[in-house]
Amino acid sequence: MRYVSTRGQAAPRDFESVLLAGLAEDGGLFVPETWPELGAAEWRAMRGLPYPVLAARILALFGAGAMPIEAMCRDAYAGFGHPAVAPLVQLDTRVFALELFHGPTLAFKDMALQLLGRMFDHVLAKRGERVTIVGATSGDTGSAAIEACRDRAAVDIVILHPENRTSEVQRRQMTTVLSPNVKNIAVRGDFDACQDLVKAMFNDAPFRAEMNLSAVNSINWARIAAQIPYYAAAALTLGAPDREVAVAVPTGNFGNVLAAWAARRMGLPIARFVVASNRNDILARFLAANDMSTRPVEPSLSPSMDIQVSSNFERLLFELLERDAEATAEAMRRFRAEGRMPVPDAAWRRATALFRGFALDDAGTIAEIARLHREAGYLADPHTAVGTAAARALAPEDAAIPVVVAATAHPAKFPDAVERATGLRPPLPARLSDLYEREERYGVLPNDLAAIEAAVRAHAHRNAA
Ligand SMILES: Cc1ncc(COP(=O)(O)O)c(C=O)c1O
Ligand SMILES: N[C@@H](CCOP(=O)(O)O)C(=O)O
Repeated sequence: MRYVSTRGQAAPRDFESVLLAGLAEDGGLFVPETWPELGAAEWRAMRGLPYPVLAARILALFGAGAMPIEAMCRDAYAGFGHPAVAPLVQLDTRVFALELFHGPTLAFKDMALQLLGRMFDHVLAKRGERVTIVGATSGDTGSAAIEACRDRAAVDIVILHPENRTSEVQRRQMTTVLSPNVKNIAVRGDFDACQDLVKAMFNDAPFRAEMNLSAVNSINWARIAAQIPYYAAAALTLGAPDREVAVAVPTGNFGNVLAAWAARRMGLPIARFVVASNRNDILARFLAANDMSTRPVEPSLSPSMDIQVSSNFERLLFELLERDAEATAEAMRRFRAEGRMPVPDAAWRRATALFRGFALDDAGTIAEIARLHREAGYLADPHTAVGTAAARALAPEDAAIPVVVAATAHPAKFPDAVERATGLRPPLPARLSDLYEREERYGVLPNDLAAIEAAVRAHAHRNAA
């Protein structure tokens, strides 16, 4: 399996090189040169497999089979707090929560990052290399990446988070990890600024080479690949490939919903993708009226989705433009320059044939958390609640099609919102019960590339010494 860049100017790579490269050298994102597809009989044969085995089989189709992938998957998911790893919980007659938050940091990011940490170790040891990982987080990727990479011999990791724009639990989960290879920086800006800084570091070729940069955000294809298996597991459990399903995904950087789309591309009958946003509704506006134009990022009760520039949309755009890399690069160039992406009508119609957009404000989010608790006895975090509200609003007309909602975070990560809605304050698991007493360590820097690069360099040099 080889990977090509959405902007067409980077040399094709294999899975392991893509894992280490993160972003392509032309600024594009790596995608499979061809999509692996399975027939109905092959999917049926995967029903009932333990999650790590299913994950390994799917990842092998994307080129991860050169690693001991099944052993890595077994190891990565062994510490999850639920024997099914990603259990399906029925909320009403047709809506199911796919709980992706049973990993160590209580959000769906663990599903991929617990595996990526092990992949980095394996590939770096084989090559005798060391990398500096730079990542941007609106709250959850940061802690999951830190947990996956802390104390790993060949990895230094620097995570940028937007100052004062994560929940306190999210911030503490990152900043209380005092391992020498971990550095946290609060950036005076929003998540889009953090993500821009990360991409700017990758696009600074001398710096990228000097630091041997690598990525843990979903710009890294390996992240997306490792998120496909849970959609396959859910669809198979609900009757695929002999029954259609739909998915509703709380969306920010578009990685999670893109992974669901990839599962369809591999042959699973996913009839509809509901893209659920908070008041940062650029994707909903795009899907409703082909209006992909940025507005200032506004803080919300679902801070991990406070994003306007959804990195992975570029991967979908590449497909919507029938893999025209030049057109993709030009659309991305104009989006960056003008804050508005010109998407040809035919491409937009291809998107709307499968995707529906939905946006919910904070009052609606609180009402949905309360409703879920009242009607289903279910405690949902604010991101998941945006997803369940979207599922109810935009489920396919055919009531026989079940809707899988990605339950992306544990309610205890957002106790204030959950308490406001239900009167209940979900406790953190025992292993995190002293989180508020632990020492925090992080720097605060302006939204300035030179300052961030200097901090990354100092961190990497200190650890290499
Ligand atoms: C809890 C939670 N829900 C939803 C999202 C949005 O997911 P994605 O960025 O893959 O669209 C995020 C952040 O990525 C998140 O942390
Ligand atoms: N919501 C994310 C933002 C980064 O998304 P990623 O999937 O590209 O890592 C977060 O919690 O950090």
